[in-house]
Amino acid sequence: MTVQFPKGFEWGVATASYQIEGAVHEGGRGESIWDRFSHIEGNIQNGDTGDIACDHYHLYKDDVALMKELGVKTYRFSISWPRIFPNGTGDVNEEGVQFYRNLLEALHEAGIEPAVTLFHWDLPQKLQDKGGWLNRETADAFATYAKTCYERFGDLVPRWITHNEPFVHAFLGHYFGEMAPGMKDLRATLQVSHHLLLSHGMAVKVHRELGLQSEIGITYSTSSVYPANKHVKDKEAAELYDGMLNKWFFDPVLLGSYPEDIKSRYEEAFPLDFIQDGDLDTISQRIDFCGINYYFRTIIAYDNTVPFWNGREVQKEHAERTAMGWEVYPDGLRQRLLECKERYGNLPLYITENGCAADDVVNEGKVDDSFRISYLDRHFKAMQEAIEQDGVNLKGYYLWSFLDNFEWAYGYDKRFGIVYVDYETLQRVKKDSFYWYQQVVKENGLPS
Ligand SMILES: OC[C@@H]1[C@@H](O)[C@H](O)[C@@H](O)c2nc(CNc3ccccc3)cn21
Repeated sequence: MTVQFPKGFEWGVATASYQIEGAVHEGGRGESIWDRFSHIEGNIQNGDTGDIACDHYHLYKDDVALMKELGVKTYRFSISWPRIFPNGTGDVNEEGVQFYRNLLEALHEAGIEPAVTLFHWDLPQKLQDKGGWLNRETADAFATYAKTCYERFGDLVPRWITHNEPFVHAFLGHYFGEMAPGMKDLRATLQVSHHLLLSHGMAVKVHRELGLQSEIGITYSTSSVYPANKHVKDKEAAELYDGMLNKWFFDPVLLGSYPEDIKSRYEEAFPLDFIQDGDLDTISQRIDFCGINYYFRTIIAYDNTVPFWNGREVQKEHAERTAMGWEVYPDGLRQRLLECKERYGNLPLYITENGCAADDVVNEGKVDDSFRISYLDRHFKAMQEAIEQDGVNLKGYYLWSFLDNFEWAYGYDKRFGIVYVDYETLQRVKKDSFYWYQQVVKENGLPS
């Protein structure tokens, strides 16, 4: 008995501009905060940068041909804001527009439907120089950038995603400091997260005003959060951590308010005076779907040395882990999908990222990545249970990632692709998981 998905379930693959394009000084592109951050010594493993990456900017036609061979219905990628507006605002860079029109036309020719992410962290440096997302005017600039993209590409884009993972950009970029722009300030982080959500709402509003037929949503990093054990303190800490990680970003968009438990703790330390009247109405504009990026679960133990959410992540001993050290926990995906349905209603969901890093090697032109196949197989079974047994309105899946690519602070050591990239030659090598996923797409299900 195979594991079958509903008719019309959309199978896809995903990438992001800074992670695959390269050509950072070509085609009129302006500097992004990731160009600046990756060139600061010590920020990226091995001193890697996205200067060349997979050179997708020059090799996109070959990559689209590989996607066509794979047989996917849809492809999620992001537009590099500084390719469209080199200075963040002002004059449009026509070469940048042309690159994405060429890519979109190649996808159309190949019968692959694009899902375009407007912001996957590569903010124009010129905007960062004016405060970046700390500056409320960046939200206005984002709305103008979004409107320009709708106008220039809307005829070829059926699905828009405003932001990729506001939690990660806000917290890892402005509190933990391990991502661009490398700040370490919680109040700034909350201001950034608010302006990211505000810009999302502004971009949705413009999309509706243009009367576009396409659909629009947002993509969240998310994890199912579990208490380390049954003590009430651990349960409370897990609740607060879930508030910090999930509810703080999902609730404003889907419920029109911030979660009170964590909000009141933040307000004990500083006023959230960057939240202005009407902002939550803008943020909670109706959206057509919600994107879920799931990779692992999170286990939280009470720790009162951690401010605000009083909890720290703990690792399950002897757990199976990916090359990122992330626990393989497919049930957490089913759990998180059910939580979303129960808290937010049954709006359409897409898994906009899921996959794993593995220590892939090429051997006689092949890559045996059976670990990745096993990871994906188990997560697909969890998805199918969520649909068939929990009634979750899951419409599709984007595998992270199509290509091995620049894995942010980890550089090129961490390989997530179903296509191997030799960074010396830029040659692409289809991994075993490519052929396995090709069969899943063809059969719309798994051999049991
Ligand atoms: O690390 C793999 C990918 C990365 O390459 C993508 O650009 C990014 O969208 C991405 N997000 C996650 C998940 N991050 C996450 C962080 C904290 C809690 C839950 C998820 C993994 N990935």
